[in-house]
Amino acid sequence: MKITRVSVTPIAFRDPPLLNASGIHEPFALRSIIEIESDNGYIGLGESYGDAPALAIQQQLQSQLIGLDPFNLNQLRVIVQATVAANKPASVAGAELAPGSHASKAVSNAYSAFEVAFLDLQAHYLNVPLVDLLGGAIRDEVPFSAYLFFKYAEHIESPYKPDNWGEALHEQQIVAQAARMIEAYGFKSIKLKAGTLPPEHEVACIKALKKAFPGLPLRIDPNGNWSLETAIRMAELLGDDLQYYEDPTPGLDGMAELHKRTGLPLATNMVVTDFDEFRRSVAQNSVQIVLADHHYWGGLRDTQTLAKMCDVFGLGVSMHSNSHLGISLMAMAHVAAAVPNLDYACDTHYPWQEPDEEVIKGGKLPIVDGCVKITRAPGLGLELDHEQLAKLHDQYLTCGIRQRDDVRQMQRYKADWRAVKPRF
Ligand SMILES: O=C([O-])C(=O)C[C@H](O)[C@@H](O)C(=O)[O-]
Ligand SMILES: [Mg+2]
Repeated sequence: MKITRVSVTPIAFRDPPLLNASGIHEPFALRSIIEIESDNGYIGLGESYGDAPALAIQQQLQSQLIGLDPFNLNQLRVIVQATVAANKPASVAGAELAPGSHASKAVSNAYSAFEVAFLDLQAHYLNVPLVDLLGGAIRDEVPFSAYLFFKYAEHIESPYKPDNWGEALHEQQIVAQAARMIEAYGFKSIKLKAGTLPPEHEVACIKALKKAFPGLPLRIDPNGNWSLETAIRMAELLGDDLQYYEDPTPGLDGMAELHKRTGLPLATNMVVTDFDEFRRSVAQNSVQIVLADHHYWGGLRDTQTLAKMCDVFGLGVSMHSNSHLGISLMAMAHVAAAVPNLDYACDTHYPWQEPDEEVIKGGKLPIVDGCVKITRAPGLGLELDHEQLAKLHDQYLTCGIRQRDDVRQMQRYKADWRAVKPRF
């Protein structure tokens, strides 16, 4: 079998004005959709970062993969390494919230984008679900959590009509957001993106969520925007309210000290983003839970390796996300289904994306009782909707955004906004 066609299509989809430690989401999020085809007519799909530097590498790989056997992932890796080495990709602004778009992750990020498509094609050829190529499903329903954000009602200068989630800045609005998300998707745990409003207010929102949803595990994620002192102070207020405390304070040292001082389980997608940081984290007990993300951990199989390493060193595994569509959601679900020690519901931004902006046939994937179901359909079980792909590609061409930059976007609201970290 040989690969005869590779297409890499950048797309843009509407994204709400969600607040985070860096600033605010821009009106459009970027992704790249990958489609490969073999000489015997099988198709494989992938989805990854659509920011300019990541996209440039993916586009350079396109022609180099023609003629490759889609089972030869080692050869794919060699080609990716050589291409990245020849290019010295630039870093992306705001990269810390999307670690995979950082230059140092260029190999694992590009390899992952194509690895998923190669595995999808292989699984179609073998007529098995992709998870079978990862050793088989431990579970066929993968739990995700309700991912809450503080948000404005609409984007500055109203580039399109406001989303129907409304403003969420106050406790009651956050509780209402959670209620709506839980009602629609059946989530059984809640994550609050924090690090954006005064910490006491964000903690008060956790308390309000605890009261409104007794028994549901809660997480708060200030994206390293709290100083060690603030994180300790908030830990005292939070007591045992949290399932885990995600990236409250920056750095491996800060997290190690915080754990020593509070004993709280700390999770991260910021201080452990590769195996070198993993090693250093284990040495000083910086974190107790690692949030995996195949997009920057080097694909589905390397994510399994990460999970195995977590098992060896007694760490928990959960899963991180950035704004994404259904191909990524399904890839996340398939690898999560194959990780025995995934003891926490995964993150997903999927509910924040609009129902008419999906690139797979049938529209948005269902999340039922908080779970994505893995079926016995071959591969990821998805088919591209080329009309939708063309529509979102046109939107990419006209939206004017080429690299995610939440700081720059916030400066459009507040001209003197600076990316100081930690802010609180
Ligand atoms: O868990 C996280 O840190 C994230 O999901 C990072 C994201 O970029 C999030 O902060 C966002 O979308 O604003
Ligand atoms: Mg996080």
